[in-house]
Amino acid sequence: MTDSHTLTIDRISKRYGDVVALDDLSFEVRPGEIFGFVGSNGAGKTTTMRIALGVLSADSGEVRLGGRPVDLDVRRTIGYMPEERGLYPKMKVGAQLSYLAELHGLSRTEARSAVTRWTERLGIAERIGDTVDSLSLGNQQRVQLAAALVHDPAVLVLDEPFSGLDPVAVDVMSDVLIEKAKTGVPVIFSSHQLDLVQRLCDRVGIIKHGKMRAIGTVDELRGGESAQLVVHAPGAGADWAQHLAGVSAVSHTDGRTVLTLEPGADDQAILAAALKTGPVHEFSLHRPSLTELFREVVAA
Ligand SMILES: Nc1ncnc2c1ncn2[C@@H]1O[C@H](COP(=O)(O)OP(=O)(O)OP(=O)(O)O)[C@@H](O)[C@H]1O
Repeated sequence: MTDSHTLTIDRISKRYGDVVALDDLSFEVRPGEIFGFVGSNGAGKTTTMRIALGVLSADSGEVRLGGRPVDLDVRRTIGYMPEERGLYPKMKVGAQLSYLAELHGLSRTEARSAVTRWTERLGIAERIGDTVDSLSLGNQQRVQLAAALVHDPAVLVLDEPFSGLDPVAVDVMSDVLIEKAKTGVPVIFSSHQLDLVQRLCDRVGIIKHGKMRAIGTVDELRGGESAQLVVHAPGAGADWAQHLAGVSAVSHTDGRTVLTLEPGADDQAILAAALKTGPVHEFSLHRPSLTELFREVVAA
């Protein structure tokens, strides 16, 4: 797959009456990347994903896949998992998935083999003859993911695919997303499980009030943040670190020093300085987690 499969959200805006759901929002999901789309409740994630799929129209702006505006043909190449889930409760799992695969253009034989492959992969093969509403919510969600995958989509757009899953199902879902991304498919999913997003995603976008407030790898998002270094050197005096290069603040209690580092500070030089004072029992760098970055962006 080539760059022609980039998903481009280009300056989309959407209002519901007086509510501005999306405000000139732009970003890209590149081929082969897993993009985590995060934001508070009501920030605009579902609205963006619905517009990306073409089930909701934007007031202005455009969504393109591989440079091509999302029309009916392009829509058939998108694997979508809606937040509200969209399965027929009384239809059997296998029949439903085959039907959806055929709707997306697969022959009956292709559809059957795709259904077998994905239900096995997602651990629901033995439920193929059961109606959807007889399954637990987590298993319904696995069926929903199978529905997004059976037609071998060129892009995956998943609205909160991990919510309500047990840890084993989270692992299965994660593996499938990684596997699909490795084949060059752009994958975007929304989630409030930020530890999972941090672990899984190549890049993350934080949306607030319909605008993208921060975007990049977790390391890039940390770029503007100062790291903190905790040093436990019981023999050190209170002022051992006062004049070290790259240190912007120091607090010292009972031999334990917390240093705030400027970007690019040389932590090894600081370790050498600490060792000059005697033994060092702890030397640990604390970098903000995605959850901490998220809180800062949302509070700003
Ligand atoms: N059909 C609708 N009619 C009116 N307002 C709507 C409608 N759908 C969404 N909104 C509003 O648009 C804004 C964005 O909602 P959206 O569902 O896209 O947010 P979200 O980020 O997906 O939230 P959550 O994390 O809670 O799922 C919110 O203020 C919401 O109340």
